[in-house]
Amino acid sequence: MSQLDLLDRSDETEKYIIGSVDAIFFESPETFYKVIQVKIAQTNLNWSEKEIVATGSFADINEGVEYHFVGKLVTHPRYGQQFQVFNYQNEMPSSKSGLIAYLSSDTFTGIGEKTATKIVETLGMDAIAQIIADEKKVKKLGLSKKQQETLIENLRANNGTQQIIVELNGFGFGSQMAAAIYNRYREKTVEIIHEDPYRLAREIPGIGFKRADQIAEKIGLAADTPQRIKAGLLQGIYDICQEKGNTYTNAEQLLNQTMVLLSNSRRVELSPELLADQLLELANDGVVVGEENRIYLRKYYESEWRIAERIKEIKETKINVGSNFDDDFKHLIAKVEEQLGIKYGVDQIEAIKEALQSKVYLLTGGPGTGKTTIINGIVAIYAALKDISLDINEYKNEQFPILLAAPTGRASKRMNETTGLPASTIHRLLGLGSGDEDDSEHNQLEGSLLIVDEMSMVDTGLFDILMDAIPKNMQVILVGDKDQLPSVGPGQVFADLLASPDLPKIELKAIYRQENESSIITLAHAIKDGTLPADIKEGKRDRSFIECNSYQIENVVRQVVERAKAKGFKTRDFQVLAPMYRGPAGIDKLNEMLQEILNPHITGKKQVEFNKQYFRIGDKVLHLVNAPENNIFNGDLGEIVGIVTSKESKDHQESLIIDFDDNEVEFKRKDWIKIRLAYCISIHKAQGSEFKMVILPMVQQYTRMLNRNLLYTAVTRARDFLILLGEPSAYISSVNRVAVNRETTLIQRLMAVFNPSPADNVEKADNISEKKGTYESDTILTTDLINSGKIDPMIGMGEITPSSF
Ligand SMILES: Nc1ncnc2c1ncn2[C@@H]1O[C@H](COP(=O)(O)OP(=O)(O)OP(=O)(O)O)[C@@H](O)[C@H]1O
Repeated sequence: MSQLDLLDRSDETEKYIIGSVDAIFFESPETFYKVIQVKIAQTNLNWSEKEIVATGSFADINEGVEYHFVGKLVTHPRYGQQFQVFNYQNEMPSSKSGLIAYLSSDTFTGIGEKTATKIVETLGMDAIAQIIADEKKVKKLGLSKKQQETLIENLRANNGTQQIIVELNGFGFGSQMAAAIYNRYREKTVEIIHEDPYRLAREIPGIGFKRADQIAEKIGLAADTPQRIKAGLLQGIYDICQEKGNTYTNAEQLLNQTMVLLSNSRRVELSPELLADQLLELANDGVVVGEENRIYLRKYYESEWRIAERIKEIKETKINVGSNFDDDFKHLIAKVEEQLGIKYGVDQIEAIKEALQSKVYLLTGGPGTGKTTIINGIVAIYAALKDISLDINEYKNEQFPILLAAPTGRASKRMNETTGLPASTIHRLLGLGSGDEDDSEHNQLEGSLLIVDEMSMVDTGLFDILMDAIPKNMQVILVGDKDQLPSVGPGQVFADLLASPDLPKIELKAIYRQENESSIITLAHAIKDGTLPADIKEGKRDRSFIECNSYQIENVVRQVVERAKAKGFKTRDFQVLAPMYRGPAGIDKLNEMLQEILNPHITGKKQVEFNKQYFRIGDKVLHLVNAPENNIFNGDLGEIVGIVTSKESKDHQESLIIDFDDNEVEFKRKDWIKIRLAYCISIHKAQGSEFKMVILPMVQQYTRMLNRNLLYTAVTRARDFLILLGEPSAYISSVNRVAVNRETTLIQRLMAVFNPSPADNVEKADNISEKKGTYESDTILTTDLINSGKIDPMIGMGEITPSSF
């Protein structure tokens, strides 16, 4: 018997709420019981607020989706009035409600739902076309002069896009999501959604499989259509790889994951045979590749092979260091040492010398081991050997011959500051478009030396494109810290390259400190080696530890920040870092509190609300995606310097002006989804950045997230001061938990291309090499290999049977 059947409903007349799920406050891990907040669109309850808390057994329910709930109002002794749900169903919006949603969206300020409904009811479903054809039609609607103007002006301005937006609203997307979808697919939006609604789940952040599946259902795709099953399987591989950072999965894991995904989304029993058959079809079509017991998305399978092939090709292209290299080097290194006023250590000299003589060289080391000092040495000696000027003013219209790049905006900026030379993000260097690494269109690099810093953040997809863009004769030096968190996207490229015995490399161990001992660096190295120093809780000149539990975190962070402020630290000087968004010690809660003390609302001053946060002038914000067209990248920090209200703007659209290190960018409301408050940010987002002071709360509540790389990465973000706070046990758990290696096959591919000996490796390497010779563009498609009979798509698939579940 379900929990719902136990409820006494005898004395109830049927009460309902139609509304969208705003938030899921609680979900029981054992049952389907949930406590949710619903934003009310319609109800027959006697309820004056816009929201209501609802409880019940919900097998699948998604934030942002509208449902029809039936139940009764009850009074909880502690939480007050709540709506107890007996049953619920998905409320798919109609085209009419889509049109109403569009006309009452932010685009049309001053027009609310009531007025929008009136417009649609008076003029019908072709209201927009009618108004555009004949403006007088608006006169009959009884709107104010202002409303009439807004309507006509915006309909004219958006002519062409509005039908698409209306259709998207009809599918239940709010105006922000509709804009995000439209921005991605433009005039092809409707066609793409009808052809393959599941693309939305793969390509639009914030849209999950279930959401796409609801649209598929609406346009008539049955639950057992091959298209749906295949989409579920592809989503399954994608989700597993994204979540775990692996580049492949296996049949059992995939089939289980897909079965859960498909049956949670629509309550229809599917036979395991159906899934197994469709997986084989995907393999036959070359969309997925099976090898031994591994199953790859074709993209990752090819990327790993291409990376290995390309790196071998670059490594084996001749290098000319001059006949007198040893003598030249001795002389030049002495000169650089004199200029920098330092003596390079033995390992540092080895690194510089080897890097200069290698086509591909890997350099890893923790903080303070001298990576930047080595990069400066390499650049200086390289320039002297090649007779290259390092004066950028001499390269007005020409490309600077030494390329420096890093995966994030802040890391590249830091590289630019520490070397005094131009440095860019990898995305910019490659000319990649917004936010995706699927771009096959990219620049080919020009120049003779490329140095990439923060390599641990580079994922398989991006490195594949980078390798493809590098000319064979370019020298490539990859620098990073292998103990930091691996990339967000699948792969652990830097760790895998370092594990290859065929690539020259150095791991720097000695720490070079000039003057005052830095206890932060000592701490970082201890964490890396799996220990915490005995004096971890002692106060030092540059670090301290404040013990408190998760409910005290908010208060302690507040006190620390207030004290820092009183000591003259600016908001940009200190950064609170945390691993998780939710909970009393989570990022969201801390941001809310920090904003209140660092940039409180002042009556009469502008502020705008978005996604349960307020934005005010002076707020510190984080950019969440790559936008090379505006020269801002995922992880960049900025400050809101202006708020333009809809009244003040020509197009009646509100916007925020955000300053990212002197680069001012305007964000219309539809783009606010790309930013969030940044007084506290996640450790992942802080990778590649450094802050004067880091405030780091760690509590057991974060347990799921805690591991050594995470703590190490957080600690190494602090340049001058580090304030640790929280539960000592959480720090101990972090140090003790070593993250499991990601499952990738780049090492095998490197082994295979460099040592083509075991018979099957030879064959696979040859497959790629032969094809490479024939494809000038260097694109090897698995389908080509399959068609040529060189790869059997069923490898690894033979084992797939319904018993794999
Ligand atoms: N051989 C050396 N002699 C004296 N000082 C050195 C030497 N090598 C590096 N340093 C100094 O040590 C400090 C750390 O060096 P550097 O910034 O190059 O390290 P890093 O590995 O890039 O560190 P991080 O990753 O923290 O930026 C700098 O102040 C640098 O000047």
